[in-house]
Amino acid sequence: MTTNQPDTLIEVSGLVKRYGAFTAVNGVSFEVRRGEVFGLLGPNGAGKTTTMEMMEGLRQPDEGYAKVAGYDTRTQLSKVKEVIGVQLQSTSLFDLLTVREITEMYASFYKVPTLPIGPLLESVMLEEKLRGRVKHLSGGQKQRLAIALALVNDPQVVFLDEPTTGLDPQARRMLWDIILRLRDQGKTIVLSTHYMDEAELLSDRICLMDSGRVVALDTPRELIRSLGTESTIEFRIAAAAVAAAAGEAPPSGPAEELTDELRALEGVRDTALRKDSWVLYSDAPQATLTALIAWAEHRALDLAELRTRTGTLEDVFIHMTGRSLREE
Ligand SMILES: Nc1ncnc2c1ncn2[C@@H]1O[C@H](COP(=O)(O)OP(=O)(O)OP(=O)(O)O)[C@@H](O)[C@H]1O
Repeated sequence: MTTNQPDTLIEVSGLVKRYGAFTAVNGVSFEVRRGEVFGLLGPNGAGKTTTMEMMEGLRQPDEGYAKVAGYDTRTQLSKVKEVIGVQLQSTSLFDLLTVREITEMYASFYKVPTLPIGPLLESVMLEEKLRGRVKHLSGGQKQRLAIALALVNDPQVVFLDEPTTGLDPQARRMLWDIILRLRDQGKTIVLSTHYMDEAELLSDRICLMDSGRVVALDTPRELIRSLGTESTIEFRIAAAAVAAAAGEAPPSGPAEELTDELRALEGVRDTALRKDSWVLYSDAPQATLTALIAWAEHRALDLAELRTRTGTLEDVFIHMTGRSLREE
């Protein structure tokens, strides 16, 4: 492994976590480079939080290990704690304390020198709330305070677990700005999210997780490029029309039959069916569109909501797992 390489700050190797008969994390390995935003992206229950907690030393792995700055989280936890900052869920903040009091309390936990409180709170745009009680903060302000508390020991690595879940768009954007600024300052950030827009915007590299495993890991651009297609074409066909088009007794069901035909159209590299929406991944969208329209006419099918767009991380996830990132 490459822990000795200066640009590898975190090494995760063969992590496994079981809860009884259920395996929540099932052999996860990756490296996080110094100074990058490393995104863990996957649907709820993919194992992102459990993986992060093992990286933070908060949960013992059943197999494998995680090392942060060379320190093993199983055996050198006090060293690990000096170099990491962990954003706590805002529900666990002390409501009755003021912003200044809670920040001072967190700073008092550390033996290492901590950051001055004024500039720290300024960096998360909370300087005006210094004397305000935590319980009076909005959801976004609480999340920003949680980030400030994670930064109090000036850590090398900051862990952010779904930092924008439940926030309104403006509060999310403010948090994104803070995260990008931290990266500009040279912090290494491990971020879990189930929002693909957030992962794509913030992450230098993304680890796509599903069912406790890593399904892909690369830069957002390379992940999308790995689809091998520039564009997707989406449309719907009425279910009744699909059944009729497939005839009385289709050999393998109407959807399968149409899939074979759509896959044979010019430029199509792959197809997917999400609920009742068809997705064609195409190298040559213009040729595919022409062929698709001719095919629909020949089949006497109406294509509804026909549109084209460029590939997204959602497409990558569907391509790798056959399932959607979003909850149905
Ligand atoms: N203490 C526990 N006991 C039993 N099962 C658990 C425990 N903690 C987590 N799990 C299960 O392990 C799986 C992975 O959970 P985890 O929280 O790591 O996923 P996640 O990707 O972070 O999802 P979420 O976005 O919901 O937090 C889930 O199915 C969850 O129900």
